[in-house]
Amino acid sequence: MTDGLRLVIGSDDAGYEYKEALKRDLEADERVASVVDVGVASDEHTAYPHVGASAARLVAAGDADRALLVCGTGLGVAIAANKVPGIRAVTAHDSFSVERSVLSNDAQVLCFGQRVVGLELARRLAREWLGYTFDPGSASAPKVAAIGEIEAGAAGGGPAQAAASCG
Ligand SMILES: O=C[C@H](O)[C@H](O)COP(=O)(O)O
Repeated sequence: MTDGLRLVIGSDDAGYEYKEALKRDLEADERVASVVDVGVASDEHTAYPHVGASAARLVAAGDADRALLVCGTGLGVAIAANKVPGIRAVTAHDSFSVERSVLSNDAQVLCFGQRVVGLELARRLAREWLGYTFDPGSASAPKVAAIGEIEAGAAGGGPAQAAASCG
């Protein structure tokens, strides 16, 4: 990533305060090229599945590199984002999991729960998250590819053939 990360940020109303704080941090970070806010606005009450899917679609379409999502728990937005083909979304509230979400899982979407994690920890985790880049030559790459094969198999209605290639 030479030109900076193109990010999407979003939340439901239960994650709005953290979304706004994290957006300010991301916009001020020199590693970030752009931040697209898919909502909610302060007077908006869009439910988490719609926000999660909207953000994930931008990533899946190649219009953004990653998304950072917030809801009450970080669970609902992750579940919704993961329904978008090609998206690997995780909820993580600790440093090691955030690291591995990128380095092991090549997850493009990180989700926080405003009712779960303190704001300062969430801000720190977001800063750390920006510093990780998945290595497509790593031993983790075939496992991530297997996730895609499972998804493709499910979409085709047939059995996935991923197990044999997943060490
Ligand atoms: O996962 C869902 C989120 O935590 C959401 O913000 C709250 O959902 P609820 O109102 O259905 O509990």
